[in-house]
Amino acid sequence: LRRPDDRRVLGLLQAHQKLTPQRRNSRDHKEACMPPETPAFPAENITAVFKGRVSGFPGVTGWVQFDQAGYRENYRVQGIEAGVRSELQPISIWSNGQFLLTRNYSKSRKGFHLPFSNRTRIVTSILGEPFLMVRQNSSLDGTPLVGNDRFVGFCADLIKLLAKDIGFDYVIKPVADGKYGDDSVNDTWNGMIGELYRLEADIAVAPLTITSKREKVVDFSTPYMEVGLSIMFLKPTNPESDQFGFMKPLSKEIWMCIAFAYLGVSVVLFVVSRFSPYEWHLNQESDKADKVTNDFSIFNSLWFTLSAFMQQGGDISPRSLSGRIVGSVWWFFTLIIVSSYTANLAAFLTVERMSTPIQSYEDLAKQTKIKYGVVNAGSSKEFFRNSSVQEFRRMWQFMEANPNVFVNTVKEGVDRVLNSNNDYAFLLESTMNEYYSQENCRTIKVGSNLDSGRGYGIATPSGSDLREIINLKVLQFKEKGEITRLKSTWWDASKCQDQNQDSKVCLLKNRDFI
Ligand SMILES: N[C@@H](CCC(=O)O)C(=O)O
Repeated sequence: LRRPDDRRVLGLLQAHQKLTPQRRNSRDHKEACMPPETPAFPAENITAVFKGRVSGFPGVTGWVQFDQAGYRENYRVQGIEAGVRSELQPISIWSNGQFLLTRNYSKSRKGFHLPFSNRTRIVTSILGEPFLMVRQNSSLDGTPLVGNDRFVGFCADLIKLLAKDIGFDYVIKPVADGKYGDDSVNDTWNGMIGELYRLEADIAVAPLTITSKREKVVDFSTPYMEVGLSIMFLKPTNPESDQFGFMKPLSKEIWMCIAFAYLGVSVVLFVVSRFSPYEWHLNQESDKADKVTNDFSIFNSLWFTLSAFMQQGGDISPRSLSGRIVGSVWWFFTLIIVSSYTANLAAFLTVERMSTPIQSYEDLAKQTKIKYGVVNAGSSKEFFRNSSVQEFRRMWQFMEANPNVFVNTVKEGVDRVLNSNNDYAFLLESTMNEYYSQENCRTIKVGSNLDSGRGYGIATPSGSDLREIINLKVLQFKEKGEITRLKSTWWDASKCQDQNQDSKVCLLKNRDFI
């Protein structure tokens, strides 16, 4: 650690300039706000007290002292002397023994936020339907739109509500690099999280998933929307009607086996009847009287087995015990086959038969023919990267081995599914999956969600004066049903209804029956 070049410390110091002198100098305030775990610190120069997040040392607390020139002078984190700076979070900053400010902190958090400032806030967000979209001209009279009016969507409405309720001005600035935010490259945060971390934005209102890693560098409100990771795939189209449709209830192999069994049993019956003396009898017909005959010629044997298979019963039947044994085994066999065929046929006729080649993520994980991917720099990628579930690990290995499956934006992923030849599945959050399925009517959400408990939160830089109030407002909006109302204006489930009705996805599979 050479310099306090941690932008967050500088940012917090800048914010300190806006504090009132009384508050800044208040000794009482210092005592009241001192977090309980804060260790003793030298009361000279500028000192930042850190809540450490050091891998392998969770929750350590320590302090860093800087001299006037900004160089580190003294530094201690519970006996760990070096190499920990990057993961430390400032929790309070002191100057010459005076408390300056602190980030909101544990139990006494409510006492620690900065006084509310009425400057114009920079709201970062990400372009993507239906959360934030750009409109150049008014839909009413075609006049060119400027400023925040250019943005429409769920997030544009949500920030409008928040700003009106809390009382602050804002400008919406879509994130410069078009990313949600991760720190996979050089441990540097990009996307919206990066902008908040570098204090380039004051608040992120976007479909931003709350994750433990992000929570270490920014503050999140309680989730305003619950989501889960889901699979998007092309909707199966109506199968062409064909004249051999009646064969479909049983697979080709089964039909082949039946044909062979039919021929085999007929031959066996014929042979058995030849050998058994009981099958031979005196001919009844007058002109061939007293001639010993046998009804089970090869032709008659074939006829007998066929009529039994068709459930018709024939005009001849075996007399010998051996012939009857062969016959009854065949009857029992036909009973099973015909019952299965009838049941399957009924299912085929009542439900239009359409199914996707994959029904769940397990199906995806098992195969490699259908490729699948997630959006770059997002929480879904992080989810797979860190998962300890065997299937997800396998899926991650597959994706890592085929980097071309990753996409840069959700829209790009959706387009890839639409243009795929049933060979690409996109893993995205259920909110967006549902939205696009309703919009284009050509994709569907396959199976249930891969995880649960995910949520979108409104993020602010650590220690922001907006944190508490935004949290409170989000809770209020949820309680009052504002979020539900907003959601129903942007997600319109009725759009594809006509198509949905005649495309019920039947999860029955041929092999389930036989
Ligand atoms: N909501 C995600 C992005 C979308 C995704 O990863 O599927 C995030 O905050 O990173």
